Amino acid sequence: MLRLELHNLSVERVGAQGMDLAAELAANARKLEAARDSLVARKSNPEEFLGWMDTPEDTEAVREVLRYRQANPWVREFVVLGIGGSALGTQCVHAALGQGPVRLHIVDNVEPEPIQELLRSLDPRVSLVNVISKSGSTAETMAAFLVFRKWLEDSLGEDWKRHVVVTTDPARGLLRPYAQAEGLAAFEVPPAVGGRYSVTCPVGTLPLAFAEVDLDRLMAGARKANELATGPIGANLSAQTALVNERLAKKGMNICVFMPYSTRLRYLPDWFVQLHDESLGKMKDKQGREVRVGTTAVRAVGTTDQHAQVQLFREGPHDKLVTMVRLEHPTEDLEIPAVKGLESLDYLFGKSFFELLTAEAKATAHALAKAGQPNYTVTLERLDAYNLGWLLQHLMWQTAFLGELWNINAFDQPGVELGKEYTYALMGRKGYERLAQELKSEGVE
Ligand SMILES: O=P(O)(O)OC[C@H]1O[C@](O)(CO)[C@@H](O)[C@@H]1O
Repeated sequence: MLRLELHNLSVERVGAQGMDLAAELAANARKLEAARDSLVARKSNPEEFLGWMDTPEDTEAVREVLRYRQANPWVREFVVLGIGGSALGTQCVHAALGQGPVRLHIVDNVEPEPIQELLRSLDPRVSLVNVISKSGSTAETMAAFLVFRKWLEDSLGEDWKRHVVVTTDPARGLLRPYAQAEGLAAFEVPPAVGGRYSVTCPVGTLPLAFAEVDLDRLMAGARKANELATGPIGANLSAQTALVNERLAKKGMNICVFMPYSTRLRYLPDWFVQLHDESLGKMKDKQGREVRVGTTAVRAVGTTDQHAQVQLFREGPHDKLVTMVRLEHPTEDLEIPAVKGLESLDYLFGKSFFELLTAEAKATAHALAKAGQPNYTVTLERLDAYNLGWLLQHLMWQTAFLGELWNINAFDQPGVELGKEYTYALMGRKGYERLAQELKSEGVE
């Protein structure tokens, strides 16, 4: 059993059959320090893709986004065209903290019906389309851009240009030169920041500015995570949770359930799944030797999934580590009223929903631990921009630490590329004729 308080973000309890964190920390302190020092030392090398450590420090990038937001008060519908890291961070923070009159829409798939439905529901005169692609070439995003661009031009003529804003790499891909040629507003994804690590750069901050999220606090929280993650291991939450994940993976906990107790945080697991799986599911180590590492992140939301997945988590194979996220204080609570004739529910009368939510989280954590299912809880003081920025950045650090512990590159995704190439071949892209022939001979066309 362990309880480790670290200001308002803390790790509690790794269940019965789990591990003794204090002992493991003592035994692995040197390794974790080496991982931390190596990450920090490599930060200035753009090839290492560690630019996400610096984006929360870039207050000028935030000011630029806020100036653009202020210059466009006419926007009522904000449409994000992006996929994976170009959409998930925004979706997560927006669901948790978004407010105000501007409606956010995310197009991150190429299923025609929802796109048609969205287009029919939007008024182009008050719509701003933000095409987001680090590489500037992702087929799904580009296809959506071609459709939305035409839709804007068909109804607004030359004014369509005022309704498009591009977020992309400063040099790579076709979006940057296109934005320049057409005179479109454009923001930068810093070259050393990969998609799944990009929520604190304009990939996330631009849409979130329109959703009235307090960007200064979001960045301040992320900076707090930086401070802890680059500090001593005894107070280094990210190094510690990485170690828990690494140790338990070694004991066969190959599934990593990520379960916030919050509907407002319902998209946090989606963001985390991409961050964790794309970063850490790797066939080769840094030296190019075959290793095949990684644990599979699984989404869950408490309490909802107590009534769907917890049966398996408790009584199924103990091949999982469950990470819970819990809030210490509500933003707003709701009292449960007493009702005559329903006295058997009197244990609820006068209590609050937040009390019930907290009791459910604690009860589930303990029930899992009692069954020998390891789990720990990360608690946030409350759900606000500061704490969410802190949590997101902490999880990026946790991923980076795990990459170091597993000796793999946590910042590339070579496994995704072949599927992309096959898609290009199947869609008849120039230069992919031979691959198309090969696929045909393998029965795929
Ligand atoms: O921002 P881009 O370059 O369009 O990429 C979108 C997503 O596609 C991937 O390259 C592969 O799925 C992710 O890493 C990335 O977040």
